[in-house]
Amino acid sequence: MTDKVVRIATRQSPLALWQAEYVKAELEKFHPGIRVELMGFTTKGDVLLDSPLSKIGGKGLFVKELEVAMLANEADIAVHSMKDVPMEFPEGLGLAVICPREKPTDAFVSNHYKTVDELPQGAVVGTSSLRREAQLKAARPDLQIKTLRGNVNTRLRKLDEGQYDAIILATAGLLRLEMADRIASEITPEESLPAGGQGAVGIECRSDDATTIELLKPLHDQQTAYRVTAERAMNRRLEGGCQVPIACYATLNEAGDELYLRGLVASTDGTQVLRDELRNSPDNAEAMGIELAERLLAAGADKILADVYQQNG
Ligand SMILES: NCc1[nH]cc(CCC(=O)O)c1CC(=O)O
Repeated sequence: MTDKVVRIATRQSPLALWQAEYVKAELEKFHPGIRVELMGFTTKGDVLLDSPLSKIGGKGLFVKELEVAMLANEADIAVHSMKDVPMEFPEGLGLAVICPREKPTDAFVSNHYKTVDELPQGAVVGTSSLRREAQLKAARPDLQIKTLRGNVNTRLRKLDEGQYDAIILATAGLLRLEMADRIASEITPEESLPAGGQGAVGIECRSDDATTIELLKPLHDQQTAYRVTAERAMNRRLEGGCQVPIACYATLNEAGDELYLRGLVASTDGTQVLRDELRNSPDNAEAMGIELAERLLAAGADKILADVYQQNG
């Protein structure tokens, strides 16, 4: 039993609320009697819904307001999709735990077609992720990629209105919102390598809040942490987030003693795609991410990314 109140700062999109409610339920499960409150915030990323993410740029578009609240002691924790969390945390805040990962893949969503291969010549596909765009264009240069923003429900509505032949969304988001029936097919990591951290939920809190950190401990999943650590280390070394055509994905073997990390850097038009991979002990997760990034940079990723950053101002 504990009389501690944990205040969760959360965005108010259905997916953000699902994640906050999930953490609330887990905390209540592990600590009977605990009080957990949700506090809703609106972030810059929620307001600027019509601009392509790559243009409004700025890392941490979805997390800054939540961090301000925690630093002001108006909230205790923030629950994030690890894909959207910047590599560096503000002074005084840090990632306390990483929860078990949902499926990390991208999902192909369409009312008429089952797979990317089935799409007719010149079909219109909705996504605002340069990572997804680059990999789609590499496989199918004929496809037209059209911007798609908004929360999951908005994106599905735009598909249903006929603005797109298909859209690409994270499988994890659809599963969490109980919309598995909208997934026409899951795109394999070979076809579209996921974004670092995709499908994983992390919890941020004040670094000196020992009470909260202790309460969060049972929510941690070390296997997910190894995988996401390697992925984020690669992203950090490449200075990329969700808004550049960088993909990385790590898996652990069954014995849990070998981490397999794959990375990709592409030009947005998909004409250049660099891939590399590494296998090593999960204890070296961080070093693996850095090494893979350096190998990609040496193979020409530095030039590709410089061009992308220039295009996006
Ligand atoms: N960029 C927005 C975002 N951040 C996390 C998810 C999905 C859930 C997750 O990856 O945990 C999504 C939506 C999407 O990419 O379709």
